[in-house]
Amino acid sequence: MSSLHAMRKAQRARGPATIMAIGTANPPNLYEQSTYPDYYFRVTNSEHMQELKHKFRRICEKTMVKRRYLYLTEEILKERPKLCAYMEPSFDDRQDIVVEEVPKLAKEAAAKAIKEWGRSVSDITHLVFCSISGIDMPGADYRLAKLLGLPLSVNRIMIYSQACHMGAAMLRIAKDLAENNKGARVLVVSCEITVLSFRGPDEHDFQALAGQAGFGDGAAAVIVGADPIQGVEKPIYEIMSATQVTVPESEKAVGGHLREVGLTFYFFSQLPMIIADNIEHSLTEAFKPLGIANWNDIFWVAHPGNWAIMDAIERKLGLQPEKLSTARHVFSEYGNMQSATVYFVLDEVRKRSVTQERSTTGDGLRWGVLFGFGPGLSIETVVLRGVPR
Ligand SMILES: CC(C)(COP(=O)(O)OP(=O)(O)OC[C@H]1O[C@@H](n2cnc3c(N)ncnc32)[C@H](O)[C@@H]1OP(=O)(O)O)[C@@H](O)C(=O)NCCC(=O)NCCSC(=O)CC(=O)O
Repeated sequence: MSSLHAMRKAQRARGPATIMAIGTANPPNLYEQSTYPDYYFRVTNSEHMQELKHKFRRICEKTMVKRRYLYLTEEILKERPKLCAYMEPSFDDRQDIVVEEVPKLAKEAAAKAIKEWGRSVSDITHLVFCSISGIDMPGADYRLAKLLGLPLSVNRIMIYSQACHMGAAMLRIAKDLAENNKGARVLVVSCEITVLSFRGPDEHDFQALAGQAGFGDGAAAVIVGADPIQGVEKPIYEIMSATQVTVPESEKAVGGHLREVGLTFYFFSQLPMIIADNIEHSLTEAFKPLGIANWNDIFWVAHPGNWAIMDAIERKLGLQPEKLSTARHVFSEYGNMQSATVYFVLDEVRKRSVTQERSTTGDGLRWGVLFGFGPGLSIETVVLRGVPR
């Protein structure tokens, strides 16, 4: 029995999982929000709906997004006019694009993370990849592994058709993999391009229109591993705990359906309130072991969702404005890139900690939260420890 115990112990890491590198990437096409309504109504042949265009302009302004990167261009849309209709069967056209393009954009982000990490691709032992953009066999994980030249022994997990909370959820999965497999180095990748949900406007579908105003395209990658090799690997954050809670009776709060017409999107206008009302319980449970109950004492890496959600969280928890300022900055510069967004925020927090000469990678604080939410309603709470710089 004791040798079995020793064997199990030897299989596992000693220390907590750490985030060792972060990389991000966007498609090259940048769209300014101020001119997007003109572009969107022109390319979707909807110029005859001038009143709806004015409404869309007001919605775009309300989002507080300044600019977004999008894969789709006018040229691509001319070649695939079905994507410009409000609801035309167009799944094959959308799939043709995402099956090819998702792994490519993911590769850009992953290559940056691997470069920062400083070790060889052959040292990656696990790949965890999520995307809401498409579905295929073998999956985008297989294509990415080929593009990167990952070893054939890499253990792959592909998570399709989830949403914004997966950024945090994949850290939860990577933590378990890294801590339970000695020497594991987990490449975590998220890639979201809005090709499945792009569609023309319809005056009776406010939610689809709001989706066109707020979502952007981006990819991000992080490398997670425990027991860093001294002098080679430099942890940016330690992952102390990661949990998910599902809010009861809330599946209609936000979600979508994959149909012949692509991906449809819905959300409750009360979404900000539902999230704000349910966040504190998760925070309390997560930080109880650390004796922390003041949410201004921690650094914040939040999935922004939308502006009203951040306002509601800030109000409910009495947060100082700088706590969500990085989440707001990322949201205004890139829009909502679903599961990738929270990694962009993470990257900004560590970079800001350097430029502002803070003592730790977490705005000078020891403890922080990486917070995500998505369909379910699923709330993800990851407790991070900032490391001294
Ligand atoms: C569209 C919004 C900017 C609207 O913001 P506000 O509600 O604060 O603004 P507002 O009330 O002034 O409304 C702006 C305009 O929209 C109209 N409007 C608002 N709600 C409406 C409704 N239910 N039906 C029809 N019209 C509506 C208003 O009348 C107004 O038009 P008028 O001026 O004509 O009166 C916001 O809801 C938003 O950013 N939504 C983006 C999509 C979203 O919620 N994403 C959640 C991400 S969830 C996520 O991140 C997790 C995940 O996806 O997994």
